[in-house]
Amino acid sequence: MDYQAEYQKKRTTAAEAVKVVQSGDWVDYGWCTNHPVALDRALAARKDELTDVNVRGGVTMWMPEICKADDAGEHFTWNAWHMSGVDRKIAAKGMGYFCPMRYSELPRFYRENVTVDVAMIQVSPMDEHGNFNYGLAASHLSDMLSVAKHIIVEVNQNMPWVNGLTGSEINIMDVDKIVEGDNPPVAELGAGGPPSEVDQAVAELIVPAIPNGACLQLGIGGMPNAVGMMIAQSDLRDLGVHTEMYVDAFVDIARAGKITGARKNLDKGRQVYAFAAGTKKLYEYVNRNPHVQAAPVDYTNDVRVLSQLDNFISINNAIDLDLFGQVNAESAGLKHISGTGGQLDFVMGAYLSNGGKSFICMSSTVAGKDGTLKSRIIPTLANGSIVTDPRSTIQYLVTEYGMVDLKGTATWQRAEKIISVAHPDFRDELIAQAEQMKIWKRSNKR
Ligand SMILES: CC(=O)SCCNC(=O)CCNC(=O)[C@H](O)C(C)(C)COP(=O)(O)OP(=O)(O)OC[C@H]1O[C@@H](n2cnc3c(N)ncnc32)[C@H](O)[C@@H]1OP(=O)(O)O
Ligand SMILES: CCCC(=O)O
Repeated sequence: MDYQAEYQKKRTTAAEAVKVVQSGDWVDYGWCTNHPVALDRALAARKDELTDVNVRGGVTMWMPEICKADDAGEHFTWNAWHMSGVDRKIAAKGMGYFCPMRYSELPRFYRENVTVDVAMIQVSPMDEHGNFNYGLAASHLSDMLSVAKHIIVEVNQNMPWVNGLTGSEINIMDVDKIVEGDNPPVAELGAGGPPSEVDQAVAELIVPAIPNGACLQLGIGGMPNAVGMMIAQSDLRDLGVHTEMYVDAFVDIARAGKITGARKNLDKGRQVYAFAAGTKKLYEYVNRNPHVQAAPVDYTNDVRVLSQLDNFISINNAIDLDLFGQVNAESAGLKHISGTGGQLDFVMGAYLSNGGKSFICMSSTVAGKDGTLKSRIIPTLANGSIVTDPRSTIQYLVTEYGMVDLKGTATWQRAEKIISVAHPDFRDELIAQAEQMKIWKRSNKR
């Protein structure tokens, strides 16, 4: 096969390529750093010819052009598998919606449940075998493309080329059109600055509970990344990585010489992840790095896989938590913030692993819009808040005031443990509420 001849045959402009989109179509932008740029711009330029076009994406790193016009929502609907700050802005505009999912199930949704009329994603340049690498995400992209009626790839020379266990590239023979974009820098997700005092206090509780040889997962958000940075400065050694999202902290831990992957029961020596987002440091590190492997999310997040990895350590963040131990990591009442993502799978998977532990960590308080402090530990979740992890699944809860293991506890015991790590200013009120809820015993704290 003469791949170069095939390339020239399929190469076209963004404006030509997006002509395939019709009113009523479902269009997929892929995920996170794979969202198209030139193709998005060209699709936005066709706005007035189109109505009822549904576009799917998620963990959106920049405002899509199709969402910018004042009347954009009359032409396009944005559907996010996981919401970032940008997705929240699109939702606030009235044209964006969240699609609930356990991220591990997403490839199957494509195989069984959803229609893809047109898929358009950024990829790295074609190699000598005719393959375009998905770059920073294996995730669900192979399954998404396998059902797409029409596939357009947008080549970006800045997209890293990442080794994959499987599901990390598409061959030119399966592509309909190729567009060479303007090669924008790959969007960066800031690492969130140095750890705060609260982050440090939380990390000081978690890090000693991690054994040498542990296999790590760090969740999305500032605090897990900060804990990861503290792991990089710890005495831990021989660590492994099996995670959904690869973030800057893993690069710090690896560069500190702490990751060998030698004790991993699966994919020994390899750092395995579903998608990556971080800074240039991360993008340079993963590029053609044989120690790093992208893999489909129905592998990375599958509890059956996690259960085979000994000493699996999962560290995730939450919005708030109630006295029953229900974890909300995705909304503030009716305001949708992020998504379940992989959190529930990792909480359950870590518990199934020999020696595994799952940590839900959060600051004990958060400042409201008016600056007043409110407790993240609350009697019951707010009306409309989502239960990301049912109370039956949570293991360790960590705030800057302590770490408690909630497994095996009666309602009164867990209320006592949960309140013991709440901010001291809120404990009396929480106890009063627990009494009213009939989950407090005299033998507790007063
Ligand atoms: C990635 C893996 O490997 S899989 C497992 C990990 N996946 C998950 O844990 C999924 C769910 N978790 C998450 O999405 C994140 O960890 C979060 C949302 C809980 C925290 O992420 P962060 O980026 O640190 O959150 P941050 O503090 O910036 O807050 C995000 C938004 O929520 C709002 N928020 C946070 N806490 C609260 C609260 N208690 N009440 C009201 N709003 C809140 C913030 O104001 C902010 O809103 P805005 O940007 O629209 O103003
Ligand atoms: C899906 C994005 C990251 C997460 O699991 O929360």
